[in-house]
Amino acid sequence: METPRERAEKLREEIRKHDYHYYVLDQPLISDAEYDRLFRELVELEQAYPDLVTPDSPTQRVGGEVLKGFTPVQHRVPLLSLDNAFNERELRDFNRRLKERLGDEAVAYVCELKIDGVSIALVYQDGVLMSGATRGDGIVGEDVTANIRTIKSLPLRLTYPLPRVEVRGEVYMPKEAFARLNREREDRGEKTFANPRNAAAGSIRQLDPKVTAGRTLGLLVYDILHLEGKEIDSQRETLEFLSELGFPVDRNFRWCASLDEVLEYCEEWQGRRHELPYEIDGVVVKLNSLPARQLLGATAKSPRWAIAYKFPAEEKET
Ligand SMILES: NC(=O)c1cc2c(N)ncc(C(N)=O)c2s1
Repeated sequence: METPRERAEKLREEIRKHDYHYYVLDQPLISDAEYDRLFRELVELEQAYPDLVTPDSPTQRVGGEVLKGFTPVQHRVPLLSLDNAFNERELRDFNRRLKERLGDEAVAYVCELKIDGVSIALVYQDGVLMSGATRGDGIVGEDVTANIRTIKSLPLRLTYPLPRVEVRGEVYMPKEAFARLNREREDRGEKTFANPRNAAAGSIRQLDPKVTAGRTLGLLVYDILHLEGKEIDSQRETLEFLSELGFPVDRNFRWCASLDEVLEYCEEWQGRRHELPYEIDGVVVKLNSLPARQLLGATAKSPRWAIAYKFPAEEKET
């Protein structure tokens, strides 16, 4: 016979698995009714035995406290911004500068969609979410932990208890949710948001996490800022590992053997951006090899080993 603690742990693991399949893979394994039954059993068990509650329990996503303000957070690793390229010539200049510095050893890239959202840094210790902070000025951001915990695709516990890992991702509001939110605000005579990025920023900078919980937000993780307990050599490996840890990762990334392949990717996705459920404003082109990135380093503002190719602004629908 299971003890209440064993039952609670089993329910948490089960619900975590279903959250991953539903919110990250978009492939639910059970019906909503069955999921709700599991969730309700855990809520009732934790109410009967309050000392069983753990911070990573799926029942603890929406805190009750309304903040007075946001605590500043100093990022251990500065969250740099990206230099921009607006056309093929500027991408070719980037490629040439990189090859000059690296010598002609194989320079491969990984291209990733540039999500039009809000950058955040997430810290996990022993596999458990410790904090989430906005980028801020890149050095100091705002502690928005209570709000990002409400994002269902954000894991409160990773699949392995790595001693410490810090990752960077983008919080975004899907296009559909953005349109629905603005319709509701218009019906209430409230100001509407200009675009999904502003709506996402406004939603994670709420002082009341229950308001954030009422907004549909997504998360896509794309960089490891700090890692203990594992060696990784490339961006491709980074993205695969982030996925293994249970993070939502945009699967549209592509390893490119040459700049020509990078240009093909940029052209393809400039034409396909409407297919996506979220807005993108370009492509991030990153040197794949992490050791080679070390050779290049970063300026005070941005890395030398990556660049953002920005799509031309879309004509607004009138
Ligand atoms: N400012 C930055 O460094 C980045 C910003 C973004 C963004 N908005 N979306 C995706 C990525 C990515 N896949 O790397 C990056 S990287």
